[in-house]
Amino acid sequence: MFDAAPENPYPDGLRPDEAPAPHALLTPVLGLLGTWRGRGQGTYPTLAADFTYAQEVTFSHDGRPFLRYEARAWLVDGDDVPLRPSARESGWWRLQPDGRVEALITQPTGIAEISVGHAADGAVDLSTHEVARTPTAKEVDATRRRYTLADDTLAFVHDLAAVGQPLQHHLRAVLRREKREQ
Ligand code: HEM
Repeated sequence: MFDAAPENPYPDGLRPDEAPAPHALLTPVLGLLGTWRGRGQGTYPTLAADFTYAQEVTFSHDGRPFLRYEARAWLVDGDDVPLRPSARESGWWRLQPDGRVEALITQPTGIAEISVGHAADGAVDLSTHEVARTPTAKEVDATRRRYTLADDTLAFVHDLAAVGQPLQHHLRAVLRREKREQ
């Protein structure tokens, strides 16, 4: 007879002051926990036109020294009307002593990034250590992701080296933390 597994006893936490207690190594990134929503602009020299997008980003944890990261974006027009789904990615940010971060991030476009960097004082800076690509993925060579946190606002800047272009600006966005229920 098949016994259904019991409910997961280890749900992810979305805020620092609730169970599960965050691991001490998460201290430099505690301010990121939660769900963020906002808008951004993108550009790249190979594209015919710049674009505007909306985005939802979630950072959560299960008490161990890594964050679960999930982001999805959709293109919008000048009136905020959704045009089509755009970039999605998810991954794991492994926190190391002294705020060092090792991140694994994958995208449905066939890209798997391993990035390394540092988190401190409300800022995270991650640069490519390695990129792996599926056989049909576009040529992505490197990225740099910078997050700056101020209260409930998260600013994000993304540089990209891809399709023969050197590392340069691709995206910028400003996200606000979803109001937490008390
Ligand atoms: C919020 C996140 C992102 C958004 C909204 C976004 C949006 C776009 C858009 C609209 C394009 C034009 C092609 C198309 O219409 O699909 C594009 C191209 C591209 N993006 Fe992004 N992107 C995002 C993140 C990323 C990331 C994380 C990477 C790589 C790690 C990336 C790599 C590329 C590449 C390689 C191209 C193709 C350039 C070309 O072939 O000329 N993008 N992006």
